[in-house]
Amino acid sequence: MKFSANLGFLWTEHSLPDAIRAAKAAGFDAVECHWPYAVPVGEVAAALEETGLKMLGLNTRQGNPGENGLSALPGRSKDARAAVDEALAYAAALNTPNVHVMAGFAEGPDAHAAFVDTLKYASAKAAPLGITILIEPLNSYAAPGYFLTTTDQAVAIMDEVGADNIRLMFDCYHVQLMEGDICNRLTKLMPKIGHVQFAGVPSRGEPDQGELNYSFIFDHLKSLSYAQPLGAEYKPSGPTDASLDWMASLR
Ligand SMILES: O=C(O)[C@@H](O)C(=O)CO
Ligand SMILES: [Mg+2]
Repeated sequence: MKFSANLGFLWTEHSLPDAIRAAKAAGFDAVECHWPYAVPVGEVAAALEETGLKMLGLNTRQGNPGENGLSALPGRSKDARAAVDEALAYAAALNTPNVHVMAGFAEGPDAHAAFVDTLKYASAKAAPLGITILIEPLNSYAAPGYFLTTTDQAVAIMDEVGADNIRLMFDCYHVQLMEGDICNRLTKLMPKIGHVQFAGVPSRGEPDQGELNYSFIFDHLKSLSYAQPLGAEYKPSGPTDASLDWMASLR
């Protein structure tokens, strides 16, 4: 398997460019991040160029303190679209293929309509750039009140948006906590999946800890011919460099 280091959680003591260098030194095949906007894009581009790693994805901005995305917030369309524009510009400058459009804390039909509207805007803007829009269900233990919580909900929304370049971010950690049945869901959803992430469940620690057997799951992904790097999005229990034993056994 190939692995992508999620620099939102790994090597957070480093600047983003130095975290990219640390991921290269540790043997990762790619990187991804959450919110890179405080870092000038040229510095990130230089570290990617130097290491030969690709930045696979980044997220739209969370919004004001306490917010976790803007796209499903009724009455915030202008802010949500600005966040999409910002993320697409940053991603385009890095040749990053995926932008995760974050829904935010909201519920009900107005939130659904707002999310679909923002996603139609995002997918139309992303298409000429060759960028895929990702949406990701988050579990309600980690993100209580987040609008998008299940893969069924995500599929219904993607169908309603109806764009070719919108896909599911299948984070095994979130899906296991909300829905389980990981391997059957991967099989069923594979044509709609844009990126896969993983972490130990329920702690979100190292992936060789907890209730999910990633050796089995990664073999299953191989049997589905899934060859893209998998996003290691876990919170190390100590220094990141000391948390990587799982890489050799799961590769
Ligand atoms: O799973 C997560 O939390 C992330 O993939 C993310 O994008 C930020 O919420
Ligand atoms: Mg995730």
